[in-house]
Amino acid sequence: MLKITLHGLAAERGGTLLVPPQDLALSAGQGLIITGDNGAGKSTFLRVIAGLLPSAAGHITIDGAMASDGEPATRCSEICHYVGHRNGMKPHMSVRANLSFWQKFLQSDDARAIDAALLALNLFDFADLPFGYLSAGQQRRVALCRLLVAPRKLWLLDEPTNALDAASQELFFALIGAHLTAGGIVMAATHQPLQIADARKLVLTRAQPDVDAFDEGLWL
Ligand SMILES: Nc1ncnc2c1ncn2[C@@H]1O[C@H](COP(=O)(O)OP(=O)(O)OP(=O)(O)O)[C@@H](O)[C@H]1O
Repeated sequence: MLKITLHGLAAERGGTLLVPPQDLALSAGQGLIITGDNGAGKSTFLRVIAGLLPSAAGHITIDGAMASDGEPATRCSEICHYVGHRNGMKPHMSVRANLSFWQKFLQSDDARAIDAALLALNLFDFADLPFGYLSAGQQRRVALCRLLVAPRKLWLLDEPTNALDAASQELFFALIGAHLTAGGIVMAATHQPLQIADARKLVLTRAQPDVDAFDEGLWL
């Protein structure tokens, strides 16, 4: 069974420790919601888990998941979708072409999965429009379609519901539920309430500024 374990995983930015060492294990079907003030390090921590930034300390182990080369996965990047703050789409390309790009990038080629993703997020009528023509909420839904165009066990989501209306949020929560029921894992950083059944919680606290440095005028 899939299990992802953070062993003393810590994150820093610019030499400042933002997230002290975290020990945490998530098994298939479990979700983690990361909250905390602006600047607390939620995005940074997700990016460390995704392998987009080096950790300040600690490491991650993965049990029960194969990478696309058929070998046991050792890094989250081999089994994850990472949907960050930004949507990661080209504005002049159509919605379908953008999703096709991501599907190839994720080493998948099931054309039906793109139609299914567009239907699931109520975007089928927008498939041939340039991404840049869509509203902010529609654009966010296209970004979330990435989760469905290629199967990945681990979803790493940064503010996934930004700009989504209530109906779209419900659609998205249902997709998360289905992913967990199918044995996936979700880790999400957010300021919004997320409906993830029995989710674990990680609350990050913002590092305090170095008051001595201010007193010494080092900020000038
Ligand atoms: N490249 C960088 N170099 C130095 N510091 C950075 C860099 N990128 C981000 N930071 C700082 O790291 C801290 C944490 O940023 P991060 O984006 O992880 O916070 P967050 O908890 O996701 O915040 P928010 O709720 O505003 O999205 C912030 O103080 C930010 O200014």
